[in-house]
Amino acid sequence: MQDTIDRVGPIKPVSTAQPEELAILVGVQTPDSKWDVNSSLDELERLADTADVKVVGRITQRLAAPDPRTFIGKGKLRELADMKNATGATVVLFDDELSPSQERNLEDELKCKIIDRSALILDIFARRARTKEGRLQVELAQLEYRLPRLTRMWTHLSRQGVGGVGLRGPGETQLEVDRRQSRERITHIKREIEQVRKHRKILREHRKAEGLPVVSLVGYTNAGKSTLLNKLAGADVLAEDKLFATLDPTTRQVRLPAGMLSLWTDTVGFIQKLPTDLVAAFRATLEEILEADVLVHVVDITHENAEEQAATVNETLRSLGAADKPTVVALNKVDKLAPDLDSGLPSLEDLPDNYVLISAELGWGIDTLLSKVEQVLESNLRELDVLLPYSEGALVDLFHKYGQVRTEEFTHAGTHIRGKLPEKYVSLMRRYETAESRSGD
Ligand SMILES: Nc1nc2c(ncn2[C@@H]2O[C@H](COP(=O)(O)OP(=O)(O)OP(=O)(O)O)[C@@H](O)[C@H]2O)c(=O)[nH]1
Ligand SMILES: [Mg+2]
Repeated sequence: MQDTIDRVGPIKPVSTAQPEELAILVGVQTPDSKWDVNSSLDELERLADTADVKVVGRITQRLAAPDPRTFIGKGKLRELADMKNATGATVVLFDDELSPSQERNLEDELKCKIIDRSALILDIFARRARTKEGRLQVELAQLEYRLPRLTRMWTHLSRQGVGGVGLRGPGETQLEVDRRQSRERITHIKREIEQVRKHRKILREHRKAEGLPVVSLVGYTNAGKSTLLNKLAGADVLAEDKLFATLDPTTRQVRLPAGMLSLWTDTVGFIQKLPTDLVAAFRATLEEILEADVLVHVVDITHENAEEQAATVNETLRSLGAADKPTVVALNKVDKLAPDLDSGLPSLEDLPDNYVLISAELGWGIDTLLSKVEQVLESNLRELDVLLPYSEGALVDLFHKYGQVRTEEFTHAGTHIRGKLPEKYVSLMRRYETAESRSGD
């Protein structure tokens, strides 16, 4: 409309974008809360910022349990309504997942959009997903989240022309269709995702056949996983000071100090209060983690909630069934702790053996990290004693390439090798194991 306005001089530039959304944050501290309510709201504010929503106020309440009808108590609700009117807020962001009926009641009382943490995260995911797989996963999560809320949303909000945060993304058109169609779409997407999973599985098996060990970067969102991968492999992964910069997995080859080649995968970060079904929607992506030989858990050691964040990551890994993976913990961003040092790291005496201090940005501690990962990979080696027939020359090559050959004899029956081999090839060799080797199990 105003695109002929010259953007010079005193004329205020007119944005063609939607009017900025103004939000009030609401958090409740219960005896069960693992995080302090204000730290959690700080994080919610960062999420809002990532979704281009400006925060104009916050309200907190201590409760034994959330109010089943309106999540917060009556008095607080009145306070919230007053704040909304005073600030001109267009949306209220709740830090916890609301039930469909709580959401409806709050909408009726406050006459504005009510969005909870899950919906906000989904909104961010929707903007960030780039690959077909990512988009499918987000759409599925959105449909499943919206299904019980659907009728309300489109009669109430869409007819008023309300759009913007929480109502964006691949699932947007679905708001205008009925539940039955949504369910059909869910079935359809699930089938497509199943295809993607199969395809991924084939890729992984292919990678496995190539024999490179897989290292998976895991960690809280914004910990520095992508920065680390970029440093290691010159990968061109978007790293920025926003939450959930990465949604789609990227894999790069990295040579370890003693010469072993490895594949490093960077994937979606974790966050507290992420409902399990939302995590489940990313199962295809997260399966990468389950396939890894080693996890590198990146922690932003300078974050005031570093400990809580690390605990959240460990919990999420547990729920994915990946808690027992060998893990190296990389305490990142130490450059921020030592602004006067231009190289070298502050030493932390009592650090456990599988911990390492790094600065992904400046490249500090990277060699130590790589050595530790290599050590773990080597400790995955299995002692083996095999007699490989001459027709199985490829297996002999494989042993030489990925294992450590201690003795090799050429007998009339084939090549007799004693040495160590990464666990994952052992099955290929099984039928050629000598009695000696088997008795050693
Ligand atoms: N000072 C400092 N900043 C860092 C370091 N590593 C990462 N950062 C910054 O931290 C922010 C987040 O980094 P990313 O690499 O995007 O983090 P991520 O773990 O990939 O985050 P998600 O993709 O959102 O899960 C960026 O602004 C980086 O520049 C570091 O070693 N030192
Ligand atoms: Mg990232």
